[in-house]
Amino acid sequence: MDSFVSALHTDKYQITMMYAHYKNGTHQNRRAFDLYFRKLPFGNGYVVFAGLERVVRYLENLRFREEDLLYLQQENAFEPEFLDLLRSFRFTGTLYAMPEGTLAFPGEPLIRIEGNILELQLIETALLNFVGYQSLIATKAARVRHVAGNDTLLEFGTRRAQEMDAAIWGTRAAYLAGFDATSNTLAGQRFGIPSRGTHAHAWVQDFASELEAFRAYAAAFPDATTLLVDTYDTLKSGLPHAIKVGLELKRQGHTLAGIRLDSGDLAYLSKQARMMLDKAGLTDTKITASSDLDEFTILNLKAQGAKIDAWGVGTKLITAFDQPALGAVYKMVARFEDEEWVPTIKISSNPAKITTPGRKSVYRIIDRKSGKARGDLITAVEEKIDEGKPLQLFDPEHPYRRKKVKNFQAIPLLQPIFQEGRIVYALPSLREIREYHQKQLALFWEEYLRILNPEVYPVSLSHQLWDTKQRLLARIYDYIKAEE
Ligand SMILES: Nc1ncnc2c1ncn2[C@@H]1O[C@H](COP(=O)(O)OP(=O)(O)OP(=O)(O)O)[C@@H](O)[C@H]1O
Ligand SMILES: O=P(O)(O)OC[C@H]1O[C@H](OP(=O)(O)OP(=O)(O)O)[C@H](O)[C@@H]1O
Ligand SMILES: O=C(O)c1cccnc1
Repeated sequence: MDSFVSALHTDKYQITMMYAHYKNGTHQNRRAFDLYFRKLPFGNGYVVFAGLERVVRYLENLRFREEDLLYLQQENAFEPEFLDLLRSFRFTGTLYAMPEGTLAFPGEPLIRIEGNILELQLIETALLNFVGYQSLIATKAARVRHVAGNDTLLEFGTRRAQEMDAAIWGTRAAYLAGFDATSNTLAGQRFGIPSRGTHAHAWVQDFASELEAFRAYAAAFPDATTLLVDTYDTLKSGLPHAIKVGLELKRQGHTLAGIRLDSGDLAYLSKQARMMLDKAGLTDTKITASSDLDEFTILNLKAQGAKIDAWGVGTKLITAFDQPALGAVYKMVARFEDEEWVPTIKISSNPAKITTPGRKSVYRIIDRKSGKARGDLITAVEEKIDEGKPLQLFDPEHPYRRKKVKNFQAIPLLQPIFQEGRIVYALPSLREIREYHQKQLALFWEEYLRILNPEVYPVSLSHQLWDTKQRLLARIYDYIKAEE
């Protein structure tokens, strides 16, 4: 698979910071960063983490080629020794991540990464780029799946996507979060996603009559034809012609696979279409709908009793139409000094933007009786959870809101992916990721999963982390006061 990503796929300030670190003699300093998001998109109750495979391939292949170095040399007055350093650049860091398909929540590290600052600065932009987009599309797709129940979901967005990479990786994200197939054949080839499709209006327009067009298509694919019935008049022309061809196929021992509705009142038309098809004995012919669909229109159409078996969803999925960015961030959380990790904090006037210091683990606390998640707990890496003792969870924004959990299992969410540059993780297949995602969903009560006004899932900080955060905050405020 072509997964090369240029080392120059970054922001210029990463390169200039790398140079300044080199000049300062600090480029080998060991640091830790967290990648996380602060706010849930689409008013959803969770995010579906995606993008890890792309991150892994990128880090494995990360090199500066001679033309990259030449470009940097032409653009900047960098010392040749710095360019030599880049020439031998390899990713040598340690990376932990949630598996793709994991349900994630604000403030939780999706990725924790440790390594020298030179490498960690370079990769920030690409990691945010991959994870932000793919997680956003996976989350949107999960919302569509939630309302579609067991109906077939087809990803149709490539023509409206923000260019090729977005189409390909967005399709993969949609598939891992529950779509059944895609119209994009390149994504089909690269990722083994089933590819599916119908035909366009142009096919019908190309013939002297709609009937002739339908017959010709059915002749080419007698067992896999879905006829688009709205080119001229859905009920007066498209359906009668489709039924005629369907009956001809039936006489030849084949089945008309489906019809597709692409305009008009999809509820009314699908009910009429179902009646007409059934009356003709074409009960196995499925109805596909497309036309600016998203989770809200699908939910509404189902509430209207629409007889639609498969939904083609394009623009609004692949462009994350109602929220085009996840707003993920990548923040330094610890410095390695005098043989130990020292937590670091970033202050903001907006309390939500104050970082949580230190290297962290994330646990999903599962109630052993119900098998459902009670909440997540973020701890310092060195903390151990004793499942034999009651665990106190509290809301870090409202610490007085607390609950005690007993008889639980604590599942660590961050898995080792790279150890000092060496990959230690067997990337799961896309099918395994899909299955894992479904199992993740099954851990949550429906209140957290509904698409409108879901309950806020509790994410707690350990006492140790909370104390560290308060201590660092106090220290910084004292320092600022002393400077005044
Ligand atoms: N019964 C329905 N209830 C709610 N929304 C519907 C219903 N039927 C269709 N829609 C949605 O309404 C919108 C209709 O879009 P619009 O009127 O622009 O075009 P259209 O009917 O698809 O025709 P064309 O594509 O030719 O412009 C689409 O988003 C479609 O999904
Ligand atoms: O509406 P979306 O969710 O993006 O789904 C994909 C759309 O792409 C095709 O339209 P086409 O490019 O033929 O244009 P159209 O809007 O005129 O149907 C298809 O007929 C769908 O309408
Ligand atoms: O196969 C289809 O029907 C299709 C594919 C892409 C976009 N719209 C429709």
